[in-house]
Amino acid sequence: MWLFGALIAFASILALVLLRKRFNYWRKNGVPSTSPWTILGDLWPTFVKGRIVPFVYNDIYKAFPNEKLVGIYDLINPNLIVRDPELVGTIMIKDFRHFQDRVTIKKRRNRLEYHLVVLCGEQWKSMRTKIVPTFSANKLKSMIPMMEYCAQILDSHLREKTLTGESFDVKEVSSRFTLDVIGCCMFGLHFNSLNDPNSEYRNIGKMMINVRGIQGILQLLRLVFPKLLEYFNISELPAPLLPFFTKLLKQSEELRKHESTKRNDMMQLLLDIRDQEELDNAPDEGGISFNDNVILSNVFLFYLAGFETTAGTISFCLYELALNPDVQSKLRQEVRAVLQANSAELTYKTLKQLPYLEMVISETLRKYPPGTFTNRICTEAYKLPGSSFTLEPGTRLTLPIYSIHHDEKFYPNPKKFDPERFTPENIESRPPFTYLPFGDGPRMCIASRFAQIEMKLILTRLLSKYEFTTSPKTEIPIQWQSRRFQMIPKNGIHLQVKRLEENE
Ligand code: HEM
Repeated sequence: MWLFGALIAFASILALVLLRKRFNYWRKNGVPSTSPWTILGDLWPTFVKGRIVPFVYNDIYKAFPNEKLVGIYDLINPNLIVRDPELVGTIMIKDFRHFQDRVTIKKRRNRLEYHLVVLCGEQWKSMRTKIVPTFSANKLKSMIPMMEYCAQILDSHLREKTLTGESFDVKEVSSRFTLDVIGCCMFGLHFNSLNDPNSEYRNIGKMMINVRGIQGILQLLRLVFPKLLEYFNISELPAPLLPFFTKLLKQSEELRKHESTKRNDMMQLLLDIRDQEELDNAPDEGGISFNDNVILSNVFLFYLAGFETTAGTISFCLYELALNPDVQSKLRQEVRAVLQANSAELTYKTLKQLPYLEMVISETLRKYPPGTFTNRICTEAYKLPGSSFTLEPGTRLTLPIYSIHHDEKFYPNPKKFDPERFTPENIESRPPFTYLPFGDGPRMCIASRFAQIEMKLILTRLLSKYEFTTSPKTEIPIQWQSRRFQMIPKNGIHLQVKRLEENE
């Protein structure tokens, strides 16, 4: 018995010594750093108390107010939080070739993991070049009627809902709307999740967002310790996803076989690239060939990246407008004037004539950035400017979008919702790289213009006809789902919605 006890004591001391050695990495290299005690590293508040990851990073960001960089540990992985906007710009743009990749699984990818977010090096470059035309101005223009179609369904849905006079969850309604927009613009399919909330299409979305228990822990591990999942060949994705997206791809492809004219959606572009490559019979050396796995992965990615980001922003925006009625009425005046001047038609051009709406959306994305942080891996040894320290290849860096957006230095009183922060003069007065909702540089969000058009269009339509106010069910402040990377309201966003007369 005593031998067993001695062994346990010895193993514990050894583990502690190894951990201390590991947690000395940054200090040894002269980088200001934290000094965690357990194997959970700096992420212990997430695993133990459920605190969401961007808030944990923000606590550390605020604890080192005078530093450009802070060394931390995601579990036992050293990670650098980049606090200095100039350095953020250097990493994202100027010295991008040293920081091309994100933290990801590289070898044992599952069939849904051949997409832009996770691909590295030449494979990423080749795919980005092929997919960029999907979001050209012309393609976006042709998607506006599809967005309008979904906006009309949303309008009828809201009209019915407002008849009862009860408040409801605008987050849920926004998610169903943005899912339908992705369905139309991406796959060319009309899902009508707004009127069929229990459809498989909507349920898959819920499954991907409301991750609980072991799946949630696996998703956290995916980001902070991808090698562990890679080594044990574990997928953090719920099992029904692969068959669902395979079916979706088949359905969308089948539909096209019977049509005489070519569709103008994103799926068509992916299929065209695949068909052209097959015709040319020229494999993309070093790059990536558009086989069915690659198409499937991108279908999955556009679904995943495309609905919660925009749905969250739309509902946070409505929430802030309900809390700030003066901003809401000023915005209503602007959108009604533009609709009136353009016979109620919204085009690519008219959507650019809404400066106050742009300011309101920018402030929403500042306060609630859907991508709360992004990361890069150092791919070639890099000597940090102004320091004697050289980053080794494989070092991970976090670009803390939420923290920069909530830094008093750049945004005084950061909790206040104030669209005036985004007048041209105020934008000009801030240092570059202090506003990063879509990231920046060659790896920035590929669909930022698509997302902005969609959000502007639906907010214009909604605000011209509806008034949003708080109700006893509105949670102030919003509570967040625990152990997440993003800010996801735990209990939805309940608002009172009233249909207005034209002159009201
Ligand atoms: C409000 C809406 C959105 C926000 C705020 C947002 C934000 C972001 C951010 C912060 C990144 C990381 C950028 C970086 O690392 O520098 C990103 C990447 C990406 N986003 Fe978005 N996104 C939005 C909507 C969308 C939509 C609608 C789609 C697709 C339909 C999309 C597709 C992507 C893709 C493919 C990438 C990876 C790009 C690459 O690595 O080359 N996003 N997004």
